[in-house]
Amino acid sequence: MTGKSNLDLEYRSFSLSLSSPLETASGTIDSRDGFLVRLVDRGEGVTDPATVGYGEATPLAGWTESTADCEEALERARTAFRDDGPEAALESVDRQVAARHAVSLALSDLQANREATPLYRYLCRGPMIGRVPVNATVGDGSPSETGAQTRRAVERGYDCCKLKVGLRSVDADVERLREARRAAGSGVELRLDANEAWTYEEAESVLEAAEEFDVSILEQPLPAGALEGHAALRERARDVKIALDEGVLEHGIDAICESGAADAVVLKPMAVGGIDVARRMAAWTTELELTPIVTTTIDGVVARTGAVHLAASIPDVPACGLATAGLLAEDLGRDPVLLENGSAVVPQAKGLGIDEVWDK
Ligand SMILES: O=C(O)CCC(=O)c1ccccc1C(=O)O
Ligand SMILES: [Mg+2]
Repeated sequence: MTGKSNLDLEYRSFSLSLSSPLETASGTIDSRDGFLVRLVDRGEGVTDPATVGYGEATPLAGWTESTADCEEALERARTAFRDDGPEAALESVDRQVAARHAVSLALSDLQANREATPLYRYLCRGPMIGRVPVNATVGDGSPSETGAQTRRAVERGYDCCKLKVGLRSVDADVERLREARRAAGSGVELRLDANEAWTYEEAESVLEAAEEFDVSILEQPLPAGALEGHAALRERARDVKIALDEGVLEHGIDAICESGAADAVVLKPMAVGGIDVARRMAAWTTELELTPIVTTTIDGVVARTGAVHLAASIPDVPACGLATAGLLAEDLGRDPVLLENGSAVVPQAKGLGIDEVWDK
């Protein structure tokens, strides 16, 4: 798709509050503000749904550009799209990852709609995929709250829970882990995500406890810069795998692979500039024998559903951080993704499978 088009890129702002704030070691998330984007035939209102594409830009401090920079970028994209077409629009937001995410998602949704193909099949041209495994996300809380939240997740069918850690002392987090394991029983996968909170010594002592409580993955225990530190931790680990998240944005996949700093990498479409970019990274990750994990940044339904399609396009993807709809108190529209028994049911309608978000 190059050159002028008959399409208009439009955007409007939104603000979604969380049902209860998500406490992480890099800050509390209590609301998600961003921009809904759509590509639509110029002229009178929405007619043929095959010619609409939706995107979402939901900036998050520390992970993407600011909301103001995102809005400026979308305005640039709107003009570039009108004057020079889709490629120019993408180029105009090349360094604003959330804005680029929105524009590229809207283009992919539109194209998949035109081909009457679900977005994930448009991405991978692969087989039909019914479900992708997902993890429950358990924010910071007291040991008993953590146990109770884990129990609720397991009762709802999740067999993988990711605990946010690193806001309390190491001893307190180990106590939370003990309660989570007690609540979950032995068959449930537990992961920890410290969002860069620890020193090497702290991470080492949590690693010991993580081995004891059969944690599968320790995500970003050290600051993003600490490739060597993560490599050293990974050498000490027996069964626990090391995943990098913030580190992926700082170093890229190649440097992580070369330094031996991780077994798995977290790919957040909103933070890397779109599901197209994330998909290329996932393919390269697999090529380098690292494991890709897809997560949202606690997004609205459009970006979340895009992330579900991305995960569905990755062969044998492990449990992904896509079960974040429940953290929001409100949403942009009807959710086409059913969460059932620890899986996201992948929409099989054309495109994202989203309609009626604009006028809501
Ligand atoms: O992975 C999940 O379970 C949910 C997503 C999540 O944890 C997250 C959400 C917003 C910002 C950062 C992160 C993170 O993985 O560190
Ligand atoms: Mg993380």
